[in-house]
Amino acid sequence: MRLIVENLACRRSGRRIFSGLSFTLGPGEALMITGRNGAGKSSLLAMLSGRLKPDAGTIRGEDIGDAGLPECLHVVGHRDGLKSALTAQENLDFARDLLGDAQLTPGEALAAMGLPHVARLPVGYLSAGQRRRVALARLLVCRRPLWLLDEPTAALDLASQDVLAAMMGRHRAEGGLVVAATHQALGLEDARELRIGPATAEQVLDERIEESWA
Ligand SMILES: Nc1ncnc2c1ncn2[C@@H]1O[C@H](COP(=O)(O)OP(=O)(O)OP(=O)(O)O)[C@@H](O)[C@H]1O
Repeated sequence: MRLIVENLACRRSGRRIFSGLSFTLGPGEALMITGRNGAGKSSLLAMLSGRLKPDAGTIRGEDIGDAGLPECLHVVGHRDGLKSALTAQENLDFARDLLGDAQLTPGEALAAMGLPHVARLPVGYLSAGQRRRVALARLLVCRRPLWLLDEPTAALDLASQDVLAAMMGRHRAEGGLVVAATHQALGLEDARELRIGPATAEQVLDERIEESWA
C-alpha cells in the first residue's frame, strides 16, 4: 500500500499545533516522527489512525483494494488497549478475532516477543515492559500493512528494543510501512525523519488574518 498525506493541519483546544504537513510512504518505507514534547506527534498518529479529524488536509491509502484505511493499520499507542483482567493469550485471541486476517497464533507471537511464559497470566500482573511487549505482539497476530507506533520502545529493555527493530525490519521486507513517533533511535534502517516544529509566527499571523475574515 501507499500512504499519502497532503497539507495536513492540526488544531487542539483552539490552538494551531502544525500545518502544511505532507508526505508519502510506499511499501517497505519507514517514517520517524520527531519533535519536542507537545509538538503534535501523537496527534498526527491519531489523525492517521482516523481517531482525530484534521483541521485541514487529506490522508489516503492507495493499493488497499476495497478496504478502508482503518482496516489497513495497527496502532500501538501510549495506552496499550489491553484488558488487565484477561490473560496475555486471551488479549491476543481477542485482537485476532476482532481484526481478522490472522497471521501468527498468540502463542507464536508471544514467543517472538520472548514472553511464552506469560501467556496464561492476567495482563494486570505484568511489568510495564512485559505489558508493552504483549501490546507489540498484537502486531504479529494479524496482518496489517501500516504500523502506527507511538513511542514503541517506552519501557522496553535493550534486548526487547532489538527484537522490535528486527520485527519492524521483517515487516518492511514484506512490503509493510512503519510510522513511528519517537524521541530515540529505533533501529529503523533508511528511515526518513519528519520533524514537527511549533507553528511559526508567520503561520499564526496568517491564521489570525484568515479568522478575522471568516
Ligand atoms: N485530547 C486533547 N485535547 C486537547 N488538546 C490536546 C489533547 N491531546 C493533546 N493535546 C494538546 O495537543 C498538543 C500536541 O500534543 P501531542 O500529544 O500530540 O504531542 P506529542 O508531540 O506527541 O508530545 P510528547 O512528545 O510529549 O508525547 C499539546 O499541546 C497537547 O496539550
